[in-house]
Amino acid sequence: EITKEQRALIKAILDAYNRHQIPQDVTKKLLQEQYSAEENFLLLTEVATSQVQVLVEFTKNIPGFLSLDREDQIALLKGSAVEAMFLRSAQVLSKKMPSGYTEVLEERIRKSGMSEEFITPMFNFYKSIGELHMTQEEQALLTTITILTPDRPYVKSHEAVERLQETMLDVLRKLCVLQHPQEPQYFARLLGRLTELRTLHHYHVEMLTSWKTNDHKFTPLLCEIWDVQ
Ligand SMILES: CC(C)c1onc(-c2c(Cl)cccc2Cl)c1COc1ccc(-c2ccc3c(C(=O)O)csc3c2)cc1
Repeated sequence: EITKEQRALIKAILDAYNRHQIPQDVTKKLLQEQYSAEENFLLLTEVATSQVQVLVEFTKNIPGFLSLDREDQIALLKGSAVEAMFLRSAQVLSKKMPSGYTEVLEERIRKSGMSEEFITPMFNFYKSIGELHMTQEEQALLTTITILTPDRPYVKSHEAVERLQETMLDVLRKLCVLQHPQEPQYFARLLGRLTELRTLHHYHVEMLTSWKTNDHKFTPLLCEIWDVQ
């Protein structure tokens, strides 16, 4: 059964997840500006930069995160940013929320100068997330579990991060049993998405390189978090 502490944990994470969103004045540009590969890339860069700032604020609200070693906190954020952004953009693209951004975001990503070899796996992932019909709690917890992945580069206190991640995995497992009683494999399917995220993360490194070779500029925050330039 889900304990009282675990209920409090779910509430804290869901509140933080919903409280921290990209400001409307940033996302609504996706609806207004004209379509060209350059414009699409610029808009996506702006949205990604804003999303990283939102992600940092969300992460600071994960119970236990701020008691981790400071350098480990940075290592976890750098290591998980791309995966967390895949999850967040998946929520928009999998028609989860009547956000009105689905079509324009898909169009701008498809036409942002990235090569076809990344588009296919990326939209396969978006489709597979859409088919899961995740609840808000599951979205927030899966993002938290991705952030608390102990084997990111340069993480020193592996055990401390693992303990935190296990706490979240335990809650998610119980939540899946409760919210998807007719799908005993649902929790396993969610974890399978995390494996898919790792693959996309590797693709993403190559995406950045190909954008770089075509002289695309990123913001200082993205350069820092993705070790670009
Ligand atoms: C630098 C840039 C070119 C880039 O490089 N790799 C990726 C990138 C791509 Cl192309 C796909 C997946 C992950 C990454 Cl990092 C990106 C763009 O990253 C994005 C990050 C976040 C959103 C995103 C989030 C929330 C929302 C919401 C909402 O919450 O209401 C409404 S609209 C929207 C849009 C889109 C794109």
